[in-house]
Amino acid sequence: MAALDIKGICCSYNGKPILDNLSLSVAENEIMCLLGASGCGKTTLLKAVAGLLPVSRGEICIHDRQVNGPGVALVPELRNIGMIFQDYALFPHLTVADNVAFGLANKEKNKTRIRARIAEALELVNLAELGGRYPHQLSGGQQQRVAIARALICQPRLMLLDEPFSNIDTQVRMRLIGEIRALLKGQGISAIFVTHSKEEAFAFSDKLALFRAGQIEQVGRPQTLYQYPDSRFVADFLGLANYVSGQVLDSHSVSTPFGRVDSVSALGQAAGTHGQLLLRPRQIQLTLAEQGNGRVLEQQFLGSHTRCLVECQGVRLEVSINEPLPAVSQVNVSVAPHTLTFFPDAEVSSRQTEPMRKLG
Ligand SMILES: Nc1ncnc2c1ncn2[C@@H]1O[C@H](COP(=O)(O)OP(=O)(O)OP(=O)(O)O)[C@@H](O)[C@H]1O
Repeated sequence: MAALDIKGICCSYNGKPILDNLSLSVAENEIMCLLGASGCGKTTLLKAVAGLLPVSRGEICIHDRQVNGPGVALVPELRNIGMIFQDYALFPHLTVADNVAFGLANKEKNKTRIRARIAEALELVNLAELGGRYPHQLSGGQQQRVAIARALICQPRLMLLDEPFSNIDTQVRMRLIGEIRALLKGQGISAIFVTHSKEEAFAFSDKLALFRAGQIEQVGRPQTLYQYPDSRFVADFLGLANYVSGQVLDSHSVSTPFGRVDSVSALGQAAGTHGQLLLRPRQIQLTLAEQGNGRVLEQQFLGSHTRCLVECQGVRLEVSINEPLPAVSQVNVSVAPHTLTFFPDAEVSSRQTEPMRKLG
């Protein structure tokens, strides 16, 4: 059973279509990230799932229960979902405990049970000691934990998170992302998480749905989208990409200006095909060599790695290495065999997108 099944939905604002025939499925206990540029429709989809926006066509099912469909539009409070927003949406005049209790609304009347559930929710987000404080007496990260406790107290099976980490200090952000991810996983809660930050998306989600103008361009595991993108749009959105002109030599290799590059799986296209080979900065190796085929033009030491700009046979390449090389180095540029992503020229010009090779 899917936690969420969206089939061909359409949504619009004032008659202007935003989502057009969009489908997406989230598995049980899975965290799905909606990633994309500003204005592409991520929040619109979240609102549709929450029941805050009319759906003009299509169907939404949450845990097999139809919440939108022909003649069906279940109100938000009956969808058994929790919602977390970027701005925490806490009541400033209520204590932490009262803010969390608000999540229960009228669902529980027994005061002892209410107190127990508040304590349990605050314990889960590591705020057991801070129930008596007011929101202004908390850090941004702590306020977001209160918002999470308020959502968790209703024991939702699906959590919707709209840019929940944007207002959190960068120092704390990755730790909070790790904690909330562990919490959702531990509680068996499925989630949809909206962001425009690929770093957050990589760190928080099991799967990414990359949006482009109201459509989903590709869905899959973050690593799959990064390493084996279906299109140059996906490749470019998720990180620095080098494109090197090449020609397919045989089922497993491509000829490039700096020599033959081998693939560990079949390219699935005809010998002689011209196109662009995608190489991520980490997929290129540099070795110092006086007679090498490349020259280091620029280097930036960035702490965890060094960004290196290299010229090789007239091609400029962004390479990521651990330690900086000696200044004005001559290097040998090579690429270790891996599963290559190759975008044939014909496809690029006719469709601007998909490569011929598809991974299984
Ligand atoms: N209430 C509204 N009325 C009219 N148009 C709207 C409304 N809300 C959003 N839009 C438009 O719908 C489109 C999608 O907006 P949406 O908020 O879903 O984008 P988003 O991908 O979440 O962007 P961001 O990352 O900036 O939050 C945008 O063009 C936006 O201007």
